[in-house]
Amino acid sequence: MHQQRTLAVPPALDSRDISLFLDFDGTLVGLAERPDGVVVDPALTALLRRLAERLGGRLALISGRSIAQLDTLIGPATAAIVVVGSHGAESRRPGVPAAAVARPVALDAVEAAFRRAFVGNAAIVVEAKSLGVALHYRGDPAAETAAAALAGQLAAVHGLHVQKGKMVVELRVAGADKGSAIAALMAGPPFAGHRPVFLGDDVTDEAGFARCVALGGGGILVGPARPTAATARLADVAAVRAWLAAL
Ligand SMILES: O=P(O)(O)OC[C@H]1O[C@H](O[C@H]2O[C@H](CO)[C@@H](O)[C@H](O)[C@H]2O)[C@H](O)[C@@H](O)[C@@H]1O
Repeated sequence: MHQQRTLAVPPALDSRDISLFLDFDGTLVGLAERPDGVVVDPALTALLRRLAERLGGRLALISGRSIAQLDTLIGPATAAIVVVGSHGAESRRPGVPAAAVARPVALDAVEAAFRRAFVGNAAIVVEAKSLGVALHYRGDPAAETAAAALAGQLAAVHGLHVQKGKMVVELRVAGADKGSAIAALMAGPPFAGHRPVFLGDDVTDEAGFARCVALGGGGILVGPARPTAATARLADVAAVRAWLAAL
């Protein structure tokens, strides 16, 4: 269990010293009412391109989204960046196609069960992804208990992992998380030999913070203070953008 500590704003870091790992929703872009409501502005794509160059390729997006979703939302800028999707279960390096990961057929049954359970409730969003299905209740917070119970039942039946997040519960393939994805990248070039730093806002990011700390680096929590394995904190997406621009 993490403790709640007072975390300072991180100092400006020297880009030559670090390998940088960035969460997407809530870190690089603000949260929207619905998953497809997120907007990536040209300033962000320009920032990502600059960072990839300045860091000599030691930049990775580490997201709960699928790689396909990130490509659609961010556009061609993802081609120059390592992209890890599906909470660590899929990964792609620049110029190399992502290794194929089998999509459990059970995810189709999960998607159907989610839709059936909330049919007629337009405030609930079912998001089908490459290696998971998310049930979003941001539009109807009262549905949280029912959503969590259903996800728990389906996870037990199908052997899937329950991933909680901000106003969302998701069933996804087990066996990887953001921490294991960062560790795998840190084991080889160009990331190895530099301090890993991970920025993220959600509970799925805690595994990434913990792994970066274990590897001699740090985690930067984005948003309000809470119990966390992170070692520093930035208030919001605007503060993240300013901190990244100063690297
Ligand atoms: O790891 P991340 O890159 O932060 O992705 C985590 C989840 O982000 C998305 O959901 C969240 O953002 C939505 C859009 O702002 C918001 O409506 C929702 O309430 C948030 O939970 C995405 O839709 C999920 O698939 C990701 O797992």
